[in-house]
Parts: sequence; structure tokens; C-alpha cells
Amino acid sequence: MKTLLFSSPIFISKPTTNNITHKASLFSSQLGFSCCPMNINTTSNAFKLRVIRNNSKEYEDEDEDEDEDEEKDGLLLGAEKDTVAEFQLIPQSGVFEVGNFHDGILASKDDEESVDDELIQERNTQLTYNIVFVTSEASPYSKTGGLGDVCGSLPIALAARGHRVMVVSPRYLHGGPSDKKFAGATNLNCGTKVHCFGGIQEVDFYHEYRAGVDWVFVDHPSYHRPGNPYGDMYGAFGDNQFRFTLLCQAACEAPLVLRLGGFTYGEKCLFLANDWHAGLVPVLLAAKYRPNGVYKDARSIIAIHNLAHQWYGALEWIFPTWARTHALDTGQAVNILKGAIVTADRILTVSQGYSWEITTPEGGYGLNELLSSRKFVINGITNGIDVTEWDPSSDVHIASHYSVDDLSGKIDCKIALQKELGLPVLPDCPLVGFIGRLDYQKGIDILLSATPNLLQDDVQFIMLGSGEKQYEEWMRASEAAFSDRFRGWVGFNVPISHRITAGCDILLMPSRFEPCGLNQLYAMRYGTIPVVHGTGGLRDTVKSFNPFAEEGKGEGTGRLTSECTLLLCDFEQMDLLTIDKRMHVGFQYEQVFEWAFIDPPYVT
Ligand SMILES: Nc1ncnc2c1ncn2[C@@H]1O[C@H](COP(=O)(O)OP(=O)(O)O[C@H]2O[C@H](CO)[C@@H](O)[C@H](O)[C@H]2O)[C@@H](O)[C@H]1O
Repeated sequence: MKTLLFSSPIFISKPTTNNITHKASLFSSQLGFSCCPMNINTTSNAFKLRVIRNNSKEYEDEDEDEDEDEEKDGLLLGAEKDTVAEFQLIPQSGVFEVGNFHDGILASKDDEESVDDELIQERNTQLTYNIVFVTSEASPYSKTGGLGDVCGSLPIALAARGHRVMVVSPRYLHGGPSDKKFAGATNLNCGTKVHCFGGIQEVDFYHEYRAGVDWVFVDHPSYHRPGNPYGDMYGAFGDNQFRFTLLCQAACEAPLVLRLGGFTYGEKCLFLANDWHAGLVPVLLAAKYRPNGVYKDARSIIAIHNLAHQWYGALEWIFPTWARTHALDTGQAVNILKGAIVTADRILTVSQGYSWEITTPEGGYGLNELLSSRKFVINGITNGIDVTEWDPSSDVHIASHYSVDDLSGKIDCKIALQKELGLPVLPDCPLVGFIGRLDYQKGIDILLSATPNLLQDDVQFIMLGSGEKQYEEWMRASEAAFSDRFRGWVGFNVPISHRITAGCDILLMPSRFEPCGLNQLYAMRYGTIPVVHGTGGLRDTVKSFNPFAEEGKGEGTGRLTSECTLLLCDFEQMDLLTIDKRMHVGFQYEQVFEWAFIDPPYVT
């Protein structure tokens, strides 16, 4: 069996057979609000994982004299931790157990116990809430990353559980085809005036009722410009603080002034503010409304999807040197997210691992002490995914459909992807993918240093992403240098992201930190092996395959490491079973909502 050694940190090598388009973890990650979960026992197409620590002596598996055709070497990320988390957000789902909310899997079931039946059983939500999501993006209307995904799907899932849900987001008009996404939203003719940055601004509200959710779009000229929600080719918009302050002001008015279906959401609602863009909502409730007797019975939750974005997105105002008060004054002012952390009734993160990481100096981005002081109101709930959009048996973007019962379509997707991107059509060649923002968080520098070695062997590598110019240039240069092995798609393209997820054998996610991560969840649902750095939500959701467990029949859904050390491995006989343990996400949110209303609200 061919085994490879590499001097660079990452590697996946040697051709795999079609079998690597296996049942690996297929359908394992589901938000499940529209599909019944599948309970899968994958016993065929087994792959053995052999690991070799980089720059260390190669580990040779003595037993690997099986069929030559099925031998595969690969490279992956290192040390493992068998933390699993699968989740469901099922309307009217079955039995709900209150597990250890802070420590791991909630309401998990034993492996062989089928969860299908119980998940589709009726379950009446005991308490329903009027929930107001405030977010800078919500798919399909607007999306630049995972925030859009979550705020596009979670509201629908909660509405399906009986809650009344409104999502307030800007009505972005960029002057291109994406404007059509708002075509279904009509002007409520209920404009209002809000104070913002020392002036009075008029905003309109557009509304679309879809999938049980009131989608409310705040309309203002500052949301009408080319680019994306946050910037254009010249960088971030200089007035982003104004634009998102306006969003927060309008969102606070919406439950009071908008009669949706004949009734307002009223004062006793629950605001779910997402990231810094919506961070002024809890602050406004505490400082503007409650002191005036409004929203006394409302509560707010700040959902942190990415703490790192606070400084560079929200803290853009730095006083000039002459205006600083003392020698140690760096001039930094206004951190909206910090205000939200202080004033919100509860704090949510998008995985349990991340809820701890943000309280550490490494993960707290300067707010760790503040967050530690509020630790008693922090909870982590692992993101779910939209299983309607991300379903290989019905995905409109992929070449061929497949399911756990018939995986043949996956190899068709691989061939179609190779053709589409002009790569040699080699069904047996390992096809490795990456999708994501090109920045430090996503570990692009690690990929960059590893790629030349990776591409020395029979491997194809496809990257889709946009972000820092230096990495975009590197992708273009690599494509020119390795034209038969590498494709770098610079840009943001949702259909291509689906095709990469379906067509690749392996998806790399060497993120330095990852609050949750969605691509590994999509990969697991599409039978694509996620190879991830075991941090934050990646550690919570990917179960590392253990090649030595149960005489080589161990379970797993991918490969993870506790450090950015990348390992050589062999996927032959890697037995990736779908995990039967799933979190009942809906219940988790409801538990947090309930806690939010138990304590008195923050008042200035
Ligand atoms: N070039 C491109 N073309 C098409 N699609 C692209 C793309 N680049 C990225 N995407 C898509 O955007 C989403 C990104 O999801 P991530 O989980 O990586 O979120 P992100 O880091 O943006 O957000 C933060 O919020 C989310 C949600 O809470 C957390 O999961 C995450 O850890 C945290 O950093 C995925 O759907 C991905 O497929």
C-alpha cells in the first residue's frame, strides 16, 4: 500500500476509489424541521484511517493487505476527541429530555436506538413566545456567511414549533439580480421616524409572510447601494455604524407599530439580537424604552456568532491623538457588542465549545473578563442547518441526486464538478474541497503552505472563497501553476458551494477558531468527510474516526485535531457511521427563552 510522507502540515494523498464517495456520515447533521431524520448504519464502504504525525515516522498499518483497489492514503488533521453533536430542530418532535445543558449533548439517545419515531411524534410546545430576530442578514434575502444561513432557517424552525416569529433585517438593494429576492415583500405603508446619530430618519417597513415567519425589511436609502451588506470593492462602508444603529432603532419600533396579521407583536416580546450589528437592541431596551415604561416585560438575548467581528466591524471610531485624554488612552470608543453583553438578559453562542472559548483570553477578543462575569447567563446551542436547502436527494444545484440508500449519484456529482471546473475527469482521484471566507480565522495560511506538497500527488483540490486580496491572488496563481490539480473560485457563489459539498470526497476546515461552522455539517449530510481543526463548534460536531477502536470498525464522521498539526491518513476502511445522538435544538432555545423571562430585565 502506498503511503506518503509530507513535510508540509497538511496532506491528503493517493487516489481513492469511488468508494470514498461513501456513506461517511451521510445525513448526520440535520436541523430537521422539514425532513424526517434518517437513521443510518453504514457498514459497507468502510475506510480505515491511518495517521502519521507530520514530520514523524510513518505509521504503517500491517494489516492493510486488502484489495489494492481500495487502498487510500490521505492526510488529515491530528489528535482526536470523540465529541459528537448532532441536532434536530423538529417542529412537534418527540420526547424531550432535559440533559446537561452546559456540558454536552442534550437529550441524546443511545446509538442504536432509533430517534426517527420520537422525532416526528407530536410534542406540544408548552410556552410560546413572540420572538423578534434582529439580524444584518437572513438567507435567502441576504447572505455573506453563516449568520445569513442561521437567521434564514432558525426563525422558520421556531415558528414551526408554535412561536410567533418576526425577522427584522435591512432591505438591501444593490442594483443587481439579488434585488429580486425582496420582490415578494410589500410596503406596509407604516413608515416611522427614528432618532439616529443626532438626526431624524424615516424608515419604511416591507413585509413578506413566508414559511410561517414575518420577514420584515427595514427600508432606508443607506441600504441601497452596490456591493454587499457591509461593503464594496473599496472595503467596508464608512457608515456601517449608522446603518446598523438604524436597523436596531427600527427593530425596536417594529413590534410596537406593525400590525402583522392584524396584531402587533406587542411589548411582551423576546428580542433575539444577532452579532454586533443588532447589539444596540438590548442597549436601547435598557436605556431608552424601559426607563419610559415601554418593554418592561420584554427580554433580549444577544446571540454571538463571531466575537472576532466586534472590533473591526463595530469599533471603527478611534479618536485622533489630540483628542485623547491621557497617555494610555488609545482613542478607541464605542463597542456595541460590549454594550449588548452587559445589557442583554441572556447571551447565546452558536456552540457549547464556543461558549467557553469566549471566556478565555485566547477566544475572548478583549471581552473575556466581561463575558466571564456574565457566565451564568451564557449558553451555547449548536447551530442547526436547513435540511430542505441542503439535501442531496433534492438539491437543485447538484448534477445528480443521491441518498443513503443509493449513493451512486455522488460520483456523478464529482465527475460533473470536475468537468464544470475544467479539471481532468478522474473519478478515483481524491477530490478535496474548501469553502469559506479567505481570512485568518479560516486557516487559509495553513492551506496556503500545504498546497504545493498536497498537489504533488494524485489529488485534486478545489477552493471557493473570497476575502483578503493576498489569498485571492494566491488562489489565482496556484490555479495557473497547478492547472490539472487545483481550482480556485474567487467569489461568493451559493450553487457552486453546493456542488463542491456534493462532489468532493473530503472537505478541509483548518479554522483557527470556529464558533460553530456550517460547512462541516453540510459535508456530513452529503457524505463528504470533514477534516477539521478541533476547535469551537467543529470539535462539538465532528466525531473523529478512531482507526484503532473496535478492531478497526470504530465510528466517526470525520477527522479532527486539537492543534493545527496535520496528519497523514488512510481512508481505507474508515467506517463513518451516522451518529444517532442528536440535540433537540428547539427545546434548547425554548429553555433559554424561559430563563430569560425568569429574571428581571436589565435596567440602567
Ligand atoms: N465563497 C462562498 N461562496 C458561497 N458560499 C459561501 C462562500 N463562503 C462561505 N460560504 C457559505 O457561507 C456560510 C459560512 O458558514 P460559516 O459557518 O463558515 O460561517 P461564518 O464564519 O461566515 O460565520 C459565523 O457564524 C456562523 C453561524 O453561526 C458560525 O457557524 C461560524 O462559526 C461563525 O464564524 C456557509 O453556508 C458557506 O457555504
